[in-house]
Amino acid sequence: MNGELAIDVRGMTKRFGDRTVVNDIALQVRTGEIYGFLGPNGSGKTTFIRMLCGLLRADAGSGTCLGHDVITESEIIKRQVGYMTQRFSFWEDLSIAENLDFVARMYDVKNRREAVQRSLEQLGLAGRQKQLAGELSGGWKQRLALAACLIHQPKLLLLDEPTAGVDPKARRDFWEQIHILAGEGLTFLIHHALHG
Ligand SMILES: Nc1ncnc2c1ncn2[C@@H]1O[C@H](COP(=O)(O)OP(=O)(O)OP(=O)(O)O)[C@@H](O)[C@H]1O
Repeated sequence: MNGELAIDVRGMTKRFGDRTVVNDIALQVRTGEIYGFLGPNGSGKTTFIRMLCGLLRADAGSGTCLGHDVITESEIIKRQVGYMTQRFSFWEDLSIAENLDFVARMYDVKNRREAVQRSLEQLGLAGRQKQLAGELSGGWKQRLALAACLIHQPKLLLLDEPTAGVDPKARRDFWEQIHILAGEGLTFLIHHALHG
């Protein structure tokens, strides 16, 4: 969006025992970019992303993620990352707003009421906030999952095969939403395995 680099790393390498799983990888991703990681199962995508986000220590490599050193400032980076898994789950008998409030508590968000409201509005959920999560269609559940990832105002979002098993209309709506958020300055890393 503004040309700044959200990710700027080089030489990233990770070994498990005598096996090199990530070998000398460089990556630059601009702020507001939606970047897709494609590769066969086991090719090292998760390992590389975990090193970027401060969840795993690299054996070699250097650079920055969100302006912070990936080796020495991993704690700061971690707090600015959000993660949406394929298998998100909610309290089905709690409302959308109650579920978001629960997530805000987990993240120890300071002004929870404001944070919940912001996430609801960001994802177009404000009109449905009292609806029970268990009554939502797949597409709306996914929206709620995205709202939950945004509650602590991350700058980088990791999405793991976000539209696997989602119907075409919900998939289109989802990507539209992702593009809107990217336009607001959020950076996305999309993790996608190439099956078969
Ligand atoms: N903590 C670990 N200890 C040992 N080996 C590991 C560890 N984490 C991952 N691996 C191995 O490293 C390789 C790369 O795994 P990784 O999960 O990064 O691949 P991936 O491309 O994300 O796969 P997928 O598409 O299935 O998610 C795999 O062979 C995996 O078994």
